[in-house]
Amino acid sequence: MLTVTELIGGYTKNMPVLKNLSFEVARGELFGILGPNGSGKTTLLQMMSGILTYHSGEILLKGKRLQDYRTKELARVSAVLPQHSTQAFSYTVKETVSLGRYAHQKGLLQSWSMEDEEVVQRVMKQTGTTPFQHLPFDQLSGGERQRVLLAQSLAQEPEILFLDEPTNHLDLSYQKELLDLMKSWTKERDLTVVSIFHDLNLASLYCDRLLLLDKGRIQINDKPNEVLKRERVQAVYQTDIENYPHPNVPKSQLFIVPAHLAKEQETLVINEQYIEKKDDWLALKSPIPLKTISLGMTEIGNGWYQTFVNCHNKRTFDCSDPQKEMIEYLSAHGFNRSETIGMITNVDLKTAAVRFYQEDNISIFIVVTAGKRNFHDPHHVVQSEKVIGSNIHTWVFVNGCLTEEAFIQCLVTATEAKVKALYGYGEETMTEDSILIAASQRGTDIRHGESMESLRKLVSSGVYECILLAIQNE
Ligand SMILES: Nc1ncnc2c1ncn2[C@@H]1O[C@H](COP(=O)(O)OP(=O)(O)OP(=O)(O)O)[C@@H](O)[C@H]1O
Repeated sequence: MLTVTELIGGYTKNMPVLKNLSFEVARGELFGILGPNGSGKTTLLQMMSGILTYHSGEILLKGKRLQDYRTKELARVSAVLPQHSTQAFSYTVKETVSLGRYAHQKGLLQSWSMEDEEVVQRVMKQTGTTPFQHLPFDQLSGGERQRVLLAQSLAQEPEILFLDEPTNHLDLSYQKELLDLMKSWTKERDLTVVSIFHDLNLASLYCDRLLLLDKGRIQINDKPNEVLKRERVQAVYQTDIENYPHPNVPKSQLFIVPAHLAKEQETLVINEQYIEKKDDWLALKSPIPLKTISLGMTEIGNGWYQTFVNCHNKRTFDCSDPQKEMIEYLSAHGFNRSETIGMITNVDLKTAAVRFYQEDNISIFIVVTAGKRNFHDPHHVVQSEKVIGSNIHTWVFVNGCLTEEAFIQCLVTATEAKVKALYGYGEETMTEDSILIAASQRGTDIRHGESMESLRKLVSSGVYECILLAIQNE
């Protein structure tokens, strides 16, 4: 659809902004342009849409050189949604949108056809601008104006649409709506969309391909997950970021770390001093939220939690809806629901194994309760009196900064250690067991190599020892 070859250009001959760019955009692609401020994104977009001329190189649109298009012909093929737009005259919203039909009007009188009216009505509906179609454009909010201008571009019925930060003024729901609409038009109508993005996460979610500009040159032109690698983005944008997969779709998402939070890095050692025991519960109350992965009764999965509670089931739980009961229990005992992970055990909490382990600059703190099956399991009530080693809760607190890989490694190692400890205690399914790994995310970086190996050894021997100890206590 669009071919850019050895493009050089800018605002003065001797100082080009764009330095030899070559790339192609296929029909029906949603193509994102990224880059830091001043890297040349708008300049490139303006050259591709015919607004700015260039010094050398070539831009082909549908195989024809851009400069060979006549104005009206170009407007039937491409439309532009600029970053900022002002109107010289005060038009109503509908009049503004109708201007997009100019390139399609025929004859000397440029008469308004049924088709023009239908298109305008349809694009106003699609962009949610119908309700204020009779209002003057300049009385609208920034986000409303943006949607009207998008409607105007769509009314042009272009084959390629150039967008300069289209979500700039839009609230969350309109950002999603606009990009969902663009995506569906690329799929259903073969519309080609070339768009500048400052929001790298939106670009990652919606674009088929991304072109990353750095000081007027192409840093990379590839699939979003390849372009948005942590080291690359850090180098180009000159700032620290972290990247994680989106929870529901296979796309990378990037996170900045605010300076004021990054600085709060006084080392913290989670150990026995943070344990609080009452008759029917045992809690670890951390002074800061800990990054946690958990298979507990509440808050299964990933998150940041400050309080970890293991409560003794004294037959007060009827267990028809254990999760709901747990939540009620936590609230009734003054635990902050959103910061707490809760579990139920049927063992006396005095039997808990609580140990601290350290090697070099890595330390972990382990809490294990090991008991019989919970009372709510109807199939095992009788046998449970004799079964040892079921209903085991294993908590591993790591005083260090773990990567995702290190979390998984801890989880696997702790599970292996548990299986090893239970070897010889008979065949147990362990369906009621739970495990959590929580890390302070301060102090020693545990990514891979030696530090990971030390951590693995500590977790392996610590969990093994604590489970045996808890079983003996019980
Ligand atoms: N009209 C102009 N006259 C002269 N120089 C300009 C003009 N517009 C932009 N520039 C310069 O060209 C360079 C690239 O600007 P451009 O607007 O293309 O960057 P950008 O990547 O879109 O930046 P931003 O993210 O801030 O919108 C900048 O150094 C800028 O100062």
